[in-house]
Amino acid sequence: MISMQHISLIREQRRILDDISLDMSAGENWVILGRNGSGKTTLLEMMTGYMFPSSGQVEVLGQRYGQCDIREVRKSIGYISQSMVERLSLIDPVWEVVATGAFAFLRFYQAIPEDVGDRALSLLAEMKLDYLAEQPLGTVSQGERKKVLLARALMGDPKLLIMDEPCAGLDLYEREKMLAEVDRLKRRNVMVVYVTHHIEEIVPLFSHVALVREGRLVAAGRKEDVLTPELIKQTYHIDVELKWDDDRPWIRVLAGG
Ligand SMILES: Nc1ncnc2c1ncn2[C@@H]1O[C@H](COP(=O)(O)OP(=O)(O)OP(=O)(O)O)[C@@H](O)[C@H]1O
Repeated sequence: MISMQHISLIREQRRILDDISLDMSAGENWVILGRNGSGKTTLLEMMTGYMFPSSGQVEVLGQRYGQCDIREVRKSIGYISQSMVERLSLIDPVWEVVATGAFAFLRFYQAIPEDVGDRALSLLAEMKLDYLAEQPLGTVSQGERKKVLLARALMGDPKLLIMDEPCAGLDLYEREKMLAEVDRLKRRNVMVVYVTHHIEEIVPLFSHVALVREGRLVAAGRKEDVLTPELIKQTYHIDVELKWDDDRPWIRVLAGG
C-alpha cells in the first residue's frame, strides 16, 4: 500500500532524509518513532504527496507519485495533523467540521447534503460525542477535538489513515480514550500510519514499527522485532527496559540511561 524506495530529501544543503526504503503492506499498521527533528513528519508529508523527495520513489495505494494525480490519491487518505487543526474554522459546529471530511474540503459554502450530515452525526455517536454536535469546534476540549478530527478523517472512508501525534497534549484519561478509538480502527478496512513520541501509545492495532534517527532508518519490521532495548538505544541514545502488557509495550528508562 505504501512503498518508499531510496528516499532522500535535501533542503538548504541539509540531508533531512537519507536513503530511506520502507514497504508497508495491506493488513499492517505502522508506528514511526524517532527523536525530535529526525524526519518523521517529513516522511508523512511524502506519503500524502505534500512534499517530494530530492531522489527516490514513492508509491501509495498503487499510484506512483509524479506519474499520477495526487489529488485523486488523497481522496483515499485521511490525514490528522496539527497543521490540519489550524486550517479548520473554530466557529463551525462540530457536526459540520466532521461532515466536510467527506469531500476533503475545509468548509462548505453551501448546504451540506442531508445524508452527509447524518453520517457525520452517526460517526460522532459511535465515538460517544453526539452531545458536541452543535458546539463550535473552538469551544471543545483538546481531547474532544482530537476525536472530532478522527471522525472527520473517517468521513471519506479512507483506505489509508495517517496520524501525526494525535495524542499530543492529552492528559492520561483523554489519551487512553483516544487510543481506544485508534485501537477500534481494526474493525475498519483501513491501514494506519501513526507518528508518536510515546512507545506506550503502540496499542495492539499496530503490527509494525519503523525507527528513524537523523533522517535514516534504524530498523523497520514487526513490532516485537523492532522494539528492543538495543534498537531503542540506537534511536534515542537512552538505556531502557521494555515490558509487554496485553500486547502493548511499556518502557522504563534505566538509571544512568
Ligand atoms: N521545508 C523545510 N526546509 C528546511 N528544513 C526542513 C523543512 N522541513 C523540515 N525540515 C527540517 O527537517 C528536519 C526533520 O523535520 P520533521 O518535522 O520531519 O521531524 P520530526 O521527526 O517530525 O520532528 P518532531 O518530532 O519534533 O515533530 C528538521 O530538522 C526540520 O527542521
